[in-house]
Amino acid sequence: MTRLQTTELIIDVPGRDDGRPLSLNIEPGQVWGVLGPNGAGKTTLMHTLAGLRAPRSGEVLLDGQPLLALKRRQIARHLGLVFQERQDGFPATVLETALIGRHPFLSSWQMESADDLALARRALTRLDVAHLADRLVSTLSGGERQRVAIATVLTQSPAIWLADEPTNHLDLHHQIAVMELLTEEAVNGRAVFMCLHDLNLAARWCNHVLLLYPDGEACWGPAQQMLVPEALESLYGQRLATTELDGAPVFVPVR
Ligand SMILES: Nc1ncnc2c1ncn2[C@@H]1O[C@H](COP(=O)(O)OP(=O)(O)OP(=O)(O)O)[C@@H](O)[C@H]1O
Repeated sequence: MTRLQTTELIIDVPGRDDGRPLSLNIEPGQVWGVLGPNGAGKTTLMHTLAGLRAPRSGEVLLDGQPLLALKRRQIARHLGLVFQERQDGFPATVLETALIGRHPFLSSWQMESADDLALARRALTRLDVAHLADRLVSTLSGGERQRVAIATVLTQSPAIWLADEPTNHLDLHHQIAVMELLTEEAVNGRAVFMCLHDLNLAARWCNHVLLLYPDGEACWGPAQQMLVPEALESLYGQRLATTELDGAPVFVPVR
């Protein structure tokens, strides 16, 4: 079982004081929602957890080993990242893009196997983009491109999902489908750590929450303890009305 931990982690947000050090344990079966206003440092945290950006201080540990001491390929065998923004550097089809998820498991110049191809096709079907397999990704709509990005990480099949606003660009049906998929991954023993701007998606699907404030202050814990109106109102500087539906809180902004 793969775990991601941070010990006294300070992410490096330019020009910001250190704030509260993050000591997180991201465990199999957990679905984390990271909430905070624009500029609070959510993407910076995701990139730091993925080892793409050095922390200001503290450490990220993958199964007890410092992330920065591991090779990219080793990291990519355990940890997948759905980026908030992506540039398609060279022309590739949807299927070729999904197959990139298998690269951490292939040696240089090794071709993808029939099993790899089956995994990619299954992931495209799961994300409802199988019919686009032969299309160039540069021709896709924003939501289709987002679903291909998630299908690529599903093809990678990581023990730890880092997802930066995975529901970006998605219509309501596909937002729910992606939240269901990520929950299913957690039920199957994976860990999910995602940034969200939608409080109600977090309230319904996340069992752990990290609140990140623009000054570096932070608090985290079980979702029921974190998703309380006073904390969220101060996080966003926005008054909220709260009700409950099917056992989960529902938050509505008040004008
Ligand atoms: N290379 C950089 N140089 C200067 N400032 C940067 C750089 N990268 C990020 N920042 C700043 O760091 C802060 C945190 O950015 P980050 O993208 O992590 O925020 P976020 O919480 O993901 O925001 P959003 O909700 O808008 O996606 C922002 O104020 C951003 O402008």
